[in-house]
Amino acid sequence: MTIQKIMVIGAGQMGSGIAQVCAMAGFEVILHDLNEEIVHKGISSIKKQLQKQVEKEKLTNSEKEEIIQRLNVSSTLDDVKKADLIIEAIIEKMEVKTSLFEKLDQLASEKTILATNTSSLPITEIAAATARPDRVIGMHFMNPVPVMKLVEIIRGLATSDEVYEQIEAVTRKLNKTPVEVQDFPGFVSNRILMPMINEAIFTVYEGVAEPEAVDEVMKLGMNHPMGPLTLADFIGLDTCLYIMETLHEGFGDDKYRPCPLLRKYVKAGWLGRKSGRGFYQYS
Ligand SMILES: CC(=O)CC(=O)SCCNC(=O)CCNC(=O)[C@H](O)C(C)(C)COP(=O)(O)OP(=O)(O)OC[C@H]1O[C@@H](n2cnc3c(N)ncnc32)[C@H](O)[C@@H]1OP(=O)(O)O
Ligand SMILES: NC(=O)C1=CN([C@@H]2O[C@H](COP(=O)(O)OP(=O)(O)OC[C@H]3O[C@@H](n4cnc5c(N)ncnc54)[C@H](OP(=O)(O)O)[C@@H]3O)[C@@H](O)[C@H]2O)C=CC1
Repeated sequence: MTIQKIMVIGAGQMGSGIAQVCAMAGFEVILHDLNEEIVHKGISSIKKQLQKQVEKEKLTNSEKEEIIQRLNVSSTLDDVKKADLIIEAIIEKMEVKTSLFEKLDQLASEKTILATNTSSLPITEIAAATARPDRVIGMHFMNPVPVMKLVEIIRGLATSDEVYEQIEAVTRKLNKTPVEVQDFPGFVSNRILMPMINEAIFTVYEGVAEPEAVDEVMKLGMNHPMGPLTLADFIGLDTCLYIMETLHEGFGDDKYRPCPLLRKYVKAGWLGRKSGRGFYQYS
């Protein structure tokens, strides 16, 4: 099967970025979210990104228009019938993902590959919600998607070699570098990154330093492009908390306990950049 049409489910920051790079690589794209308003917001942020590239002379105006032509909006899950590959990028909650995958399995053609952009949840468990675990795979993009080169590819226990190879080929077509990792909580990226972010939050919680100081130390001292608290706000504090909970539960080790301050911020609705407030204020 040749993959031509990709449906992206979830038009938040990751879903919009994934839809953008897929359309830029020549795929026909359908972008879906529960809420049509969010899809239109996603499309307008993609258009802004493309316009910036035109201004920087990295794209011509006509290339930009062709990319936009390849982007279609959807507010009905029935559209999965048209897709060869589905990339799910909704909230990082197992019960929400498995309920969606059950529906996708019923609606999509039997050849369609179901990929998830989960940042930490077990692929095998998501796959087990379907009757096609051999055609389910993890395709973990990094944020911001148009900029970051990595895609972690995670096989579930039953993922077929054919599906792995197709996803590796799509990743290369997107001009990204695939890295294969095994299905363990947080994979490689978030098993290493998120405990560092959580520890940075503990240093604020314990009064060791202000957020600005923690970020300066890691930027100037370790040459990180963003300090860990700026990065946490950028990723989304809800997503950071869900990832820490997955690590904590998955390994049963208290070294992964989420910092109480992280929980408090999420309960307050301080989700970082996307809600306007996190460790810093935006607007
Ligand atoms: C949680 C998970 O499951 C996994 C994850 O994704 S963890 C998060 C991984 N990501 C990171 O660690 C990002 C760390 N930060 C960085 O690498 C950099 O700060 C950054 C790339 C985001 C911005 O880089 P910068 O040099 O500070 O800023 P800037 O010069 O404005 O941007 C560099 C380029 O990125 C582009 N860019 C920046 N932010 C962007 C965004 N949100 N969307 C698209 N493009 C963006 C800019 O347009 C610019 O492009 P050109 O080179 O074409 O001009
Ligand atoms: N943020 C990051 O840096 C990274 C995140 N990821 C992963 O990507 C996924 C999405 O994260 P991100 O884009 O940051 O999150 P966002 O909160 O920005 O976007 C999630 C979107 O999914 C929508 N949504 C929720 N449930 C459903 C559903 N059942 N059907 C359709 N759409 C739904 C949400 O709508 P509403 O707001 O109305 O609920 C929202 O628009 C998560 O699994 C996350 O772990 C992976 C790599 C990096």
